[in-house]
Amino acid sequence: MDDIVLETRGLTKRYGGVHALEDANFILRRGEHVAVVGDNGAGKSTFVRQITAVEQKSAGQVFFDGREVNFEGPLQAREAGIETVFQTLALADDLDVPSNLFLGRELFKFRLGPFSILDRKAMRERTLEALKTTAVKIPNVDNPIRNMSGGQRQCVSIARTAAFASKLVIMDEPTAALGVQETAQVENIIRGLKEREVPLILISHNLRQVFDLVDRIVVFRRGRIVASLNKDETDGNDIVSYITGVKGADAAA
Ligand SMILES: Nc1ncnc2c1ncn2[C@@H]1O[C@H](COP(=O)(O)OP(=O)(O)OP(=O)(O)O)[C@@H](O)[C@H]1O
Repeated sequence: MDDIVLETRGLTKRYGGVHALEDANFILRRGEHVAVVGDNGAGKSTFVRQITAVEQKSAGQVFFDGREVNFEGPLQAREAGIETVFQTLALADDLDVPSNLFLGRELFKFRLGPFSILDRKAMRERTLEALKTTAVKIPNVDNPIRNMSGGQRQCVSIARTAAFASKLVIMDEPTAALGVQETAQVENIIRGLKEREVPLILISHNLRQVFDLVDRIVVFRRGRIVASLNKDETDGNDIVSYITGVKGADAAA
């Protein structure tokens, strides 16, 4: 039990009559990188949203860092040490990169009741450090996020996640909208997390990426976990069979 970072027991989410997630039993161990795969609508994002309390689960239990948790919302999950990158980017358009990195956890020079002075210099320095360790290249961090490409925005979002990662990182399709170079950057950030032994749940449709990056692959089909396989004991055809429910399905199909 000691090396378990996250466990879900019987995690279930229903939207009216839609059984989006049924009885998910899942374990993530320290330092482990796990991919969550499955067809569109299989329940992957729903699973993550229940863990991070973006929504409230219909049934089941979540254990994190050695205790049962019932987060009231995503902020509580983040405070507990779960950092998440979602498909829809949560960045403030009018702010520059440091302000976005430190959004909600600003550094202050001085703070007394309603009076406070932000420590912009320290935030800028820490941002440059974070971007350096995560190998993300942003031409000018002082520009508002609004002027950046989708890929650069995604990299800022991921750098933020990686820079503050403490206990668990969750990425939902982090490279879905990225070009080749930006995808490679994000994959390097993920490798960096592995070296630092930060556990990861990676939702991805890209099986090449999954086999490159993770230790274990968990397959969802129609709201249920149908397989949990060590990467070295499976292959693309096997995973596609679990995803589709068709035995002998071809990975190239
Ligand atoms: N807010 C909601 N209200 C009603 N149904 C929903 C809601 N969110 C998700 N669903 C349904 O729950 C099921 C699982 O959706 P979910 O988004 O978790 O799938 P997914 O595996 O993440 O898919 P994708 O790969 O397309 O992102 C789908 O049938 C979806 O239509």
